[in-house]
Amino acid sequence: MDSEPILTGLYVPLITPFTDDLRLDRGALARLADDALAAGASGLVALGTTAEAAALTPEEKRTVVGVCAAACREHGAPLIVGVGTGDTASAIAALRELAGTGDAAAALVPAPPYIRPGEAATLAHFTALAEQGGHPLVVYDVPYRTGQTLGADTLAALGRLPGVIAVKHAIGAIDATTVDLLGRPAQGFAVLGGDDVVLSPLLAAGAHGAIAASANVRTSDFAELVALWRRGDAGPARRLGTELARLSAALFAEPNPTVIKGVLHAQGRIPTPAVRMPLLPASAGSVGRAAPLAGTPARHGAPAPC
Ligand SMILES: O=C(O)C1=N[C@H](C(=O)O)C[C@H](O)C1
Repeated sequence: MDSEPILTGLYVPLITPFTDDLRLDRGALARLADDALAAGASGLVALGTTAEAAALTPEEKRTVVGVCAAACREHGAPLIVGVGTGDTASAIAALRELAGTGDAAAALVPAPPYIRPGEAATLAHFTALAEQGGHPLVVYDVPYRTGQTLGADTLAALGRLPGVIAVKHAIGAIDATTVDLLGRPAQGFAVLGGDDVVLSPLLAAGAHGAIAASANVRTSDFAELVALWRRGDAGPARRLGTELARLSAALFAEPNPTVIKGVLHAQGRIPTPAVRMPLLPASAGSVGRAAPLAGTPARHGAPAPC
């Protein structure tokens, strides 16, 4: 009998809110974490690309994980933590450190960015992480960020590794690899959509859930989209999916998470739209086009200052 994957549903990779002088705003982060889980997210992702993890200090990263872990404990929800390093030994060390905290249900790990080690070496890398990291893994397959493409056979082999519980599928499209991946699911292994604009068709094709930055806004609608496709309610799922794809396209009009932060700020949910360099804040035009599609946040009722 097939075992149900551990990670299903919607996981929200939270943005990292900053103050006017670009310090981490812990209180705003705690509110976002609570809001997302209260709105129906299955769990959270800390330190994703959406969190500007590369621009956070080690101490800030620990704070972000601590805040998200506290919210997840409160709601009985799983936390996934991004672990991105360029080499295998550092990744194993980071995974062991994370395992020691007991904070996360899984670590989200991309292929070593920029190195392009090849598919066999990438499989060897994840095999070493699974065997020596002491922590459940979600493989983050995002070739347009890492430079490393993974074919269907490599993905299937990754899915069979003990300790690899999911892949975040973010290859920029739905293609033959996607069809193959979803056509031969390993037991207990989840395929989570990671390209927001094509999330709905990926769920229609059988994905188990999503890690979607767009769900920082309209979280309950994204959770509903996943639920509709999971129970095969195709008509309403298609309509909602089309609407949310327009939102995602607007939110990704400029580098993630700049527009999302602009919208959250316009909604009064974070104190500033500030991002850290090398990102620059999104233009008023992009924020202005995305904001109406993002609606009004349930918790705050109407846009208001934080
Ligand atoms: O941080 C994440 O996790 C995500 N990042 C992607 C990106 O920035 O490219 C988008 C995806 O929705 C989730």
